[in-house]
Amino acid sequence: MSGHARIGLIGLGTMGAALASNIAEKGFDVAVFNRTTQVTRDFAENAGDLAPKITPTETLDDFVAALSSPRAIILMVPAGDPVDAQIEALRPLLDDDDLIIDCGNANFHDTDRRVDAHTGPFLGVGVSGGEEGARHGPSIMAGGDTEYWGRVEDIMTAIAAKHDGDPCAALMGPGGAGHFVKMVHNGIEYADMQMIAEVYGILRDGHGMDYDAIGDIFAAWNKGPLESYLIEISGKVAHARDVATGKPLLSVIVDAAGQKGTGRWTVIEAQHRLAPVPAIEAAVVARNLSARLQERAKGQSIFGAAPQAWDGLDHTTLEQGLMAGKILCYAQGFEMLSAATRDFGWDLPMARIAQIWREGCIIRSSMLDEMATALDAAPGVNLMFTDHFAAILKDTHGALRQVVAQAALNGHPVPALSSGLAYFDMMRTARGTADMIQGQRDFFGLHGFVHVNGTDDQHGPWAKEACDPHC
Ligand SMILES: NC(=O)C1=CN([C@@H]2O[C@H](COP(=O)(O)OP(=O)(O)OC[C@H]3O[C@@H](n4cnc5c(N)ncnc54)[C@H](OP(=O)(O)O)[C@@H]3O)[C@@H](O)[C@H]2O)C=CC1
Ligand SMILES: O=C(CO)[C@H](O)[C@H](O)COP(=O)(O)O
Repeated sequence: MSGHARIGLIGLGTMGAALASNIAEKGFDVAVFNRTTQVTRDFAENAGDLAPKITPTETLDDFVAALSSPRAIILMVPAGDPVDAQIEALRPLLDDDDLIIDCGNANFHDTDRRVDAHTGPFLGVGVSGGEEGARHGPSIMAGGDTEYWGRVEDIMTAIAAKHDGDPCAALMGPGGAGHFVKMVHNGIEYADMQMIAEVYGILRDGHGMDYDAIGDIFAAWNKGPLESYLIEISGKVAHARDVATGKPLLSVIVDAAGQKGTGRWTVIEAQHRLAPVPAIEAAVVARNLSARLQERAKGQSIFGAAPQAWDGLDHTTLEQGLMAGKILCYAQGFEMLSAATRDFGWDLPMARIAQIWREGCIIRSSMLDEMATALDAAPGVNLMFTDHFAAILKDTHGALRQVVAQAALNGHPVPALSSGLAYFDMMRTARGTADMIQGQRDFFGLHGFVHVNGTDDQHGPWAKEACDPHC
C-alpha cells in the first residue's frame, strides 16, 4: 500500500523538525515519525499553515504506508548506532527500491559501509546550517548514486539555501563522499571558531576590553572582508546578556568546549590521507584542553595566569591576522578534499563545494565566493597559491605574524593562529629542515635518503663503517 506523501522524515529533533517544516513549506507532502510519539503530536499541533502538507504518524507501519512509491525517507537521528537501528527497523517494511537518506552527521566510513551492505538504495547527505539553516535553507552535501540523488534532487534544491538563485545543494560523489565533505566542513568550522575565540581572548585579556566593545568590533569586522556567519554570531554572542543575572553571557559560560566528533574525525582522517590540517588539529586539541578545567586551574596556581595585559595591537592588525588565518584553514580543508579525491578515486567538485558553502552553512562567508572563483580558475592548486588569495596573504601574513608573536610574548595561547602561520611558513620555504630528519633516520635505521643530485637510496658515511664509534 502506498500513500501520498512525497517524502518521509524520521527524527523530529532540532534539525529534523526544522527540515520537515522547510520541506512542507516548499510544497512537498511530508510524512513524519519520531521515536517519542508526543514529539510528533506536538510537532503536528504546532505546524500552523504547514499542517495540510504534513502527515504525522505514530507507528513505523503507518509512516511507511503514508509514503508514495518508490519511497524516500530522511533519517535525522544521532549518528552511529541509532542510524543502523533505524535502517534495520525500516528495511523489512520497505520495498527493495525504496530509498533511505541519512541526513545526520554520519562518519563517512559508516556511510560507505551502509552503501556497500546493499540492503537497498541509500544516500548519505551532510546538512549544515543548524536549526535556522534547516528551517530556511541549509547547505546540502550529498553522497551516493546519481540515480538516487536524482529522485530527491528537486526537494533538496528547493529546501536548500540559495546564492543569487543558485541552490546550495549538490551531489559530491559516490558512497560516503557527501558525509566526507560535511566532515571537512566541520573541521574548517572548528578551526575558524577557534581562531575567532583566540582573537576574542586577545581583545578581552590583552586589551582589557569589555564584552560589548568586543561585540562591536566583531560587528564592524562583519561589514568588511571577514564578513561571515561565524563573525556575525560571535558579535551577537559577545553582546548577549545572561537572562538570570543580567551579566554578559560570555562571563557566565564555563570555558570548556563541547564536541560531537566531526572535528576529531577530520583530524584522524587527515592523518590517514597524509593531508596536513594543522589549524584544524590545533582547534580539536584546544577543545580537548579546554575541558581540562581542574588541571588548568592547577597550572595557574603553579605558574601564574598566562594571559598578560599588553598595550595591544591595533584592530586592523588583528582583523588582517584573522583574515590570513581564515584563508589558511580553508586552504587546509580544501587540500584535504583534494587528498580524498586522489585516494578514493572520487572527483570532488572543489569549486562547486565552495559555491554550496556560500550560503546556508555554518562556515558561510563572503570569502567563499572568491574561493569558488579561485578554485574554478586554478583546479588542483592549493587555495593559498591562487592569484587572488596569494595576493591577500602577501598583504596579511605580516599581521598574522605580529598577532602570533605578540600573543606568545604575552602568554596568550593562540594554537590555531600559530599553526596557521607555521603552515604558511612551511609552505613558502623551498628548502626546509627535513634533511636533518632524513640524516637522523639514515643514521639510526639506514633508511636512506635522496641526494640533491637526484639519486635515491643514498646513505651517510655511517653505513659503510657499520656505525663505528665516530658515527
Ligand atoms: N544540531 C545541529 O546544529 C546539527 C545537527 N546535525 C546532525 O543531525 C542529526 C540530528 O541532530 P539534532 O536534530 O541536533 O538532534 P536532537 O537531539 O535534537 O534530535 C535527535 C532526534 O533523533 C531521535 N533519536 C534519538 N535517538 C534515537 C534512536 N536511538 N532511535 C531513533 N530515534 C532517535 C530523537 O527522538 P526522541 O524525541 O525520541 O528523543 C530526536 O527526534 C545528528 O546526526 C546531528 O549530528 C547536523 C547539522 C547540524
Ligand atoms: O554539524 C554541525 C554544524 O555544522 C553541528 O552543529 C555539530 O554538532 C557541530 O559540531 P560540534 O557539536 O562538534 O561542535
